[in-house]
Amino acid sequence: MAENTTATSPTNSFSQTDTAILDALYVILLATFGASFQYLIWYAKDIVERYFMSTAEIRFDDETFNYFMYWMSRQPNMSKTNRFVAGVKTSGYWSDDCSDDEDDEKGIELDEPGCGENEPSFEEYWAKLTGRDKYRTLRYTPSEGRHFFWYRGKPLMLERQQQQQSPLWVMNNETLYVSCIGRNPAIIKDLLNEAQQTYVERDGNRTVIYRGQRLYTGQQFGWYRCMARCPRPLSTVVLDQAQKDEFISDIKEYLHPRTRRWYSNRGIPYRRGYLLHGPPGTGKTSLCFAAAGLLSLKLYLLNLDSKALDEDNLASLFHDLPRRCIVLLEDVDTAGVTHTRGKTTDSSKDKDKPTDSTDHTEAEELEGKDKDKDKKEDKSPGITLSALLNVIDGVAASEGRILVMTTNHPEKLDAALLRPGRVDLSIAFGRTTQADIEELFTSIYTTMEGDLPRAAASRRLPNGAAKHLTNGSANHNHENGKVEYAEKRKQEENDKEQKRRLHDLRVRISKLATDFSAIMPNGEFTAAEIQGYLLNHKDSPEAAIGGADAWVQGLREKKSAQDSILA
Ligand SMILES: Nc1ncnc2c1ncn2[C@@H]1O[C@H](COP(=O)(O)OP(=O)(O)OP(=O)(O)O)[C@@H](O)[C@H]1O
Repeated sequence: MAENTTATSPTNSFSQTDTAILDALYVILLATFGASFQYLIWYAKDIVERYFMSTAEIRFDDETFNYFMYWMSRQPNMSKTNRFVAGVKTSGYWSDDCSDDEDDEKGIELDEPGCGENEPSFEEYWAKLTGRDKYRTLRYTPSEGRHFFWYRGKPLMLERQQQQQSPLWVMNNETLYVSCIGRNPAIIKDLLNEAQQTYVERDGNRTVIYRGQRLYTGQQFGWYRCMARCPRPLSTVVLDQAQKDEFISDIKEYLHPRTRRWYSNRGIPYRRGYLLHGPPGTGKTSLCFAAAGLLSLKLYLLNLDSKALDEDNLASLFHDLPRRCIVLLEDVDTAGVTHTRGKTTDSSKDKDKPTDSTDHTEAEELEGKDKDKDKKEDKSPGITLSALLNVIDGVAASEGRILVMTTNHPEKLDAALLRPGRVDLSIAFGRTTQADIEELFTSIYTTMEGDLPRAAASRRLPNGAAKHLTNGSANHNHENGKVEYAEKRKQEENDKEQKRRLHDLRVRISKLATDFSAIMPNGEFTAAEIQGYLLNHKDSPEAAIGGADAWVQGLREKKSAQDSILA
């Protein structure tokens, strides 16, 4: 027995080891097979994608991303997927949250409140509006991963992929891939063109504003669309007509194709710069915005005071500008581009010592602002003057754009920044004169076309009645014709009456404007201040005139109190 045991023991142990080796071999074989299989699948997929499919990559920091997301959120087919992102925003925080669009899209037209019999009261109107606004339209877009959809009868694939290296808090840093079968990507290009068209058409004639910024620390600066606003008519900007004309005709001349050729033939860099300077609230930004609207140009805003903005980012922002646009650098004096700032501030304090009471208020007001600004500047390195000069007209500076700089302190700017080629036209904005005040008053109280309540106007039209009548018997055609004629006459009389009333109103407002401007001091207040006061009495020009004296006194007292605090 004992012999038997000793004879079988080595054999057993050998077979156990053998089994273990065999098991290990199986595992290795299985793993190798698995890996090879995986590799084969990957390889096959790569071959298919490379040779039998076309793919467009859409990056998050490009506007095409917005086009596509917007288009996608408007596709009923896209919401059929069982994995989707539900949201009330179109795409993400970079896109403008334009509630006007939503109003249009909901297709619900609310009657505006008015005094007519059938018009709702303000309370009724407001209850309906706010009730509706509580329910913002939910939009559905396919979530991260792969999705298949049909476009113009062809199957396409969309892949949403989150960028791995982006920080956790950057929710939307993703890349989109749109693929189609075959090596011809025409269908994808058609889709992207349609997406762009849908997105751009939504803007209509609105002025689109972009802001130079970055979305998270470490990211490069880029231009992000921040809003699209209705254009501001140039006539609503109160400024000497000659100055307005000069500004607009200069820009038009610059944008003319012959000017471009003229510049290029002579080897002159094709750029144009403007400096709008004057106290705060005198209309510098408004003029720039009105010009952008008038010429259908996009507006690119950049705050040079941003701590994070460095020379490289500034250069890349200017490099990314489209050919035709307006770049607005507001308050250039607040950035690190002022020369020998400390010295200038001190010397300007002495040099600009006020000689009369009006100047005194202004100088001290500005001085107060300087203190705050200087505190900020101490902390921030800002953009240097040489960096700014480089992007404006360095060798690698972009061409074709219109640069507008605004400042409250032109005297603080370095002469190098102001030389022709960098600033080709300067426009000084001042406090309101008697004529400006009249213009402001008139623009606030005069009735403009858009002021007429739409609902009331449509109700006045005889269409409803005509529709009702034509629904009757054909034998009544003659009678109907008579009624239509009478309605037409009535409408013409109404129009005449309305025109006469409008004319009377204009005459009355013009007279009141003269009365108002006679009360207001010349060159003491800014347009923003006067506009603010008039808005408080927007329904009663007489009340505005009645309270003008008291308001002037009140504002003077308030300003001198502020001055003494700042002193
Ligand atoms: N000349 C003007 N004509 C019409 N409106 C004006 C004028 N100046 C100021 N306003 C009104 O005052 C407000 C502020 O104007 P705006 O921003 O254009 O002033 P600004 O000179 O750019 O001020 P800041 O120097 O502080 O940037 C706007 O609502 C604008 O309608």
